[in-house]
Amino acid sequence: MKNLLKYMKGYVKESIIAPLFKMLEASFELIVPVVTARVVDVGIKNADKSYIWRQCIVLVILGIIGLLCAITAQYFAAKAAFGFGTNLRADLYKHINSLSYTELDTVGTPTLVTRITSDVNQMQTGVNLFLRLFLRSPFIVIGSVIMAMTISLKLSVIFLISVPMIGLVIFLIVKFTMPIYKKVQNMLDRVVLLTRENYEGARVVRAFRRQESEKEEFARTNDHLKKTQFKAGRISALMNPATYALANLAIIVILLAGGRQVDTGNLTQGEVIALVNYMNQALLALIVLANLVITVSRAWASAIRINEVFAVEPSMTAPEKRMEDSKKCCEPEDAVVFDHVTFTFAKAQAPSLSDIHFTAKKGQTIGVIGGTGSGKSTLVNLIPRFYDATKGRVLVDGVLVGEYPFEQLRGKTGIVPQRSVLFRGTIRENMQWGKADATDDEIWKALTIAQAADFVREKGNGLDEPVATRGGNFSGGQRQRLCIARALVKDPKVLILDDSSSALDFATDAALRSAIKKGTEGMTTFIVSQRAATVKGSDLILVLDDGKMAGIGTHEELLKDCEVYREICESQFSKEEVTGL
Ligand SMILES: Nc1ncnc2c1ncn2[C@@H]1O[C@H](COP(=O)(O)OP(=O)(O)OP(=O)(O)O)[C@@H](O)[C@H]1O
Repeated sequence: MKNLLKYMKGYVKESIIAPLFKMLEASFELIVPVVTARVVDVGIKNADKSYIWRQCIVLVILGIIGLLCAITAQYFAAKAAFGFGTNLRADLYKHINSLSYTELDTVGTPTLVTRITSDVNQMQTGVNLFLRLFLRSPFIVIGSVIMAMTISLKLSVIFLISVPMIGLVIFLIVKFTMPIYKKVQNMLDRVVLLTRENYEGARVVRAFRRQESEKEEFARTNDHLKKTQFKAGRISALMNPATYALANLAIIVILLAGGRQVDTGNLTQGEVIALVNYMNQALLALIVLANLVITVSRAWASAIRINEVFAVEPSMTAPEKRMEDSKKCCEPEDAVVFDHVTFTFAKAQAPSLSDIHFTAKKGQTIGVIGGTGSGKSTLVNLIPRFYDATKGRVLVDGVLVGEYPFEQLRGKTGIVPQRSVLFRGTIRENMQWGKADATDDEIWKALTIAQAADFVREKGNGLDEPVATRGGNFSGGQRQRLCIARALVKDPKVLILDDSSSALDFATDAALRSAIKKGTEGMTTFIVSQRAATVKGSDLILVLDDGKMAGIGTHEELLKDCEVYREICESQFSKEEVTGL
């Protein structure tokens, strides 16, 4: 298990000062009943007003010093806990970012979100409370018993019996509630998953009039969460009545036995009051200790969940050092080579790609066509190394993709994914994702090639036009074109358009392809599409069928030799069009 304590590094001083000051505060608290006893036994008994005033001032001073100690402890504990939380969150974020798609697919994004937010917060709260209370509470409990012993050894027996009994009740309650709290944390994962799916797919949910059923499903899950929390709450709710009943019983015994001792002159009235106060202090400290145990146990459960994420090793590593051009092993004209590549998703029964073999030359346009689920996206995802081939080799610019540092490889490749993703900000900010120092001229050039310049101009603010979250203020086709422009801004050697013109009309799609061909000299372009019209002008067309290469060649060659391709064309064009194409 990864040692999460290392995230306390840099906060050692705070982690020592906080509990020490809490101990100081506790020490002052333990003196209070003794002073109160003196007020009763000396001040009130002798009707000595000035003595009472002096003792009251002592009580106020004790209170102020205690308060200052508590504030100091609180400050340092919070500083250490927040520092710990920040370090842990940053490292977890970095680790999650180092994971490949394979691990992300397996672990699942919603649970990662809960772990980096709720679980880290839980741990932060645990550390905060632990630093403040792990010494203070036991110190007060033991201190109260010892102080009771110094007052009356006989009556301290009541403490020695009742305090462990209260402790036992608290222990049992914690024991039964802890597993339920662990369940609650897992249920929170499910609530996050549902919320996320619903909000991300809000339009689809509404379009399919699924609001009611989605609401019901959410309400069911939420209700389940509530019931589980109630269950834990009901058991926890026993804590105060049960412990207070025991403590009050002990106080009654103290008063009865103490009263007799006062009668016989073995105890003073003030000392009996002090004993009652110590019993209350011990009870409160035990309850606080129980809360500490609950919080720390929950933090522990969160630590286990966080460690599970840290335990997921990235299956892909990449060298740090940039790959020199001299190391290239293929023909200088080879832009992308797939050398008998097979790929199987983690936990999948069958490969999604089998024995894919082709070479894309520099400057060529490669069309990738095939039915839905035939492996088109999977194929192009291997080029920027989102996944690693299970068998065979993928080379970009003459070098195995695994030999590039990720940054260098992804600098060479520009991918426009099937789902257009834009980020909140301005158009310029979105365009500069690919190249941080891209000038306005470079951005406009990319927008022009992507057939996006006109509508950006029409928006009024030009490149400063705001982009809403996920690009919600643009149409589907506009979003696609902005995403294409963003990929073009970084001037990649290999441009991958993964079905990214599906929302465009045929004329815009054709204009886009022609502009890319003219405006990106030397760039190798992969065009993934289910439309034959989109890929037919490509220099080379790969036809995929159920993960296998059903054909490769130009449109004319494939029409002649590849049945799958011919079927696709026939299903999309009229017979005359196919023969005349
Ligand atoms: N993350 C994943 N885990 C497991 N299997 C997957 C994953 N992504 C895709 N697949 C499977 O791999 C196969 C190829 O999927 P891929 O997305 O490459 O198809 P595609 O040709 O791009 O389809 P479409 O045109 O519908 O986008 C499919 O059978 C799909 O179910």
